[in-house]
Amino acid sequence: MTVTQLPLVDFGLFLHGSIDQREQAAKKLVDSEEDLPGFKAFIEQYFDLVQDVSLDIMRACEVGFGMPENSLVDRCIPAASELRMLHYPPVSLERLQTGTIKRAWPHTDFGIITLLFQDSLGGLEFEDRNKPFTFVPIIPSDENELIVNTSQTFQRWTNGVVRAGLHQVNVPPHMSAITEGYIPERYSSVFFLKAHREVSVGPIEQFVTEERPAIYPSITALQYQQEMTEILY
Ligand SMILES: O=C(O)CCC(=O)C(=O)O
Ligand SMILES: [Fe+2]
Repeated sequence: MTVTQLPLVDFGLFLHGSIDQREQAAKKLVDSEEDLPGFKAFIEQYFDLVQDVSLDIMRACEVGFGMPENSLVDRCIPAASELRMLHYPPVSLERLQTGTIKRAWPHTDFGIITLLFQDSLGGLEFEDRNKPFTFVPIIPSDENELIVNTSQTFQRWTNGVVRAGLHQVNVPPHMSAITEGYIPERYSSVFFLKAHREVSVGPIEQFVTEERPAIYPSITALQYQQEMTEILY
């Protein structure tokens, strides 16, 4: 397997780390052959593997939508995807109960799809679309379980036909009745499949009809990424 592009590795403390701290931590890990021999090679191989898996999912979506072969896949090459390795430090339940902090607030991701592994603690929750703003925990059953989440670019390409999944990271379900003490640290690995930077993230022709006119503008993936990064960070 060839390494085509150096992945972005965000190894920051999700709750307390500033953007600078996160970037420094990521750089340190990427450069740290001495401290963590083999880590960089492992991460690059892992990046290529999840990129390949996500392109297979794109191929399946092309078949599902009756789209010409490679019409989605070609929009993802060369890869502009991102890999994020997250560490959530232990956090006190009292602090969480104030309602001012959360492990991750409800959001949708802005790539095409997200491939996510969570550890055995759990905490990831998705919105139940039948009951807006109520969330259903994704109970970890197996550390090898891959969670696939649709994201904003897919919603835009399909002109709103496929909707991005709203999700958050909350107190793990088995601890929800506990009011004192700490919830343990948590790790997750999150891969965001992103479109090639020059590709439009506006609706693909097939999803635009007279009854369903384009509801999103045709801007490039790079412009969209920059807009979203400014809003979020
Ligand atoms: O840590 C998780 O399970 C979710 C992280 C997440 O939603 C994100 O990084 O966008
Ligand atoms: Fe997310």
